Amino acid sequence: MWRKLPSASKAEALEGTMLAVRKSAECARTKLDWLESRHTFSFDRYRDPASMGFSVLRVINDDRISLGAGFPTHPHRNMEILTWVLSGGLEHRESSENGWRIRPEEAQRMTAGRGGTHSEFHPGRASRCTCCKSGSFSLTRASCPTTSSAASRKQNVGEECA
Ligand SMILES: O=C(Oc1cc(O)cc(O)c1C(=O)O)c1ccc(O)c(O)c1
Repeated sequence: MWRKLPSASKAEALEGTMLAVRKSAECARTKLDWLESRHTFSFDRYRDPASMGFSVLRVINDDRISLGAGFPTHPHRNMEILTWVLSGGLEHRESSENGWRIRPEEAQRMTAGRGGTHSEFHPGRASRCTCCKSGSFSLTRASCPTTSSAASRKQNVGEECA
């Protein structure tokens, strides 16, 4: 489904908008046997027409994922997705057959572009994975899907998820 993208002038018009702090514990919650998630904006079964995002930003979720569990393969298009793993780890696999682990204190940026699928699972051996997820509408449409990641700490080669 195509959605109308906010134009640059609309984004500029948001300058001076009042920002509200929404702490995770105060946000809507999804509790499943494998997932506990807090949603800043409407997500999945949580629907609040007054909270559908901010400018191009559509998703901010705070996820806690059980060992061996995760999000099965699903599609995205024209979205920019950021995953910031705080503890545990996530195994990210794409339709292009690329796949890698996002380790604690590592962030991943995915441009879904003209479309693709991905899955994300917590393969760790210790406790749950905690991560912060954000999704925003791309300002350019149908670009090439690309993914990259950045670590905020030095990592050892071959280091495993906790
Ligand atoms: O990023 C989006 O959804 C997700 C939210 C999560 O808490 C965990 C995830 O693994 C995902 C995901 O991988 O998709 C997202 C982004 C944009 C959009 O329109 C969505 O419906 C979901």
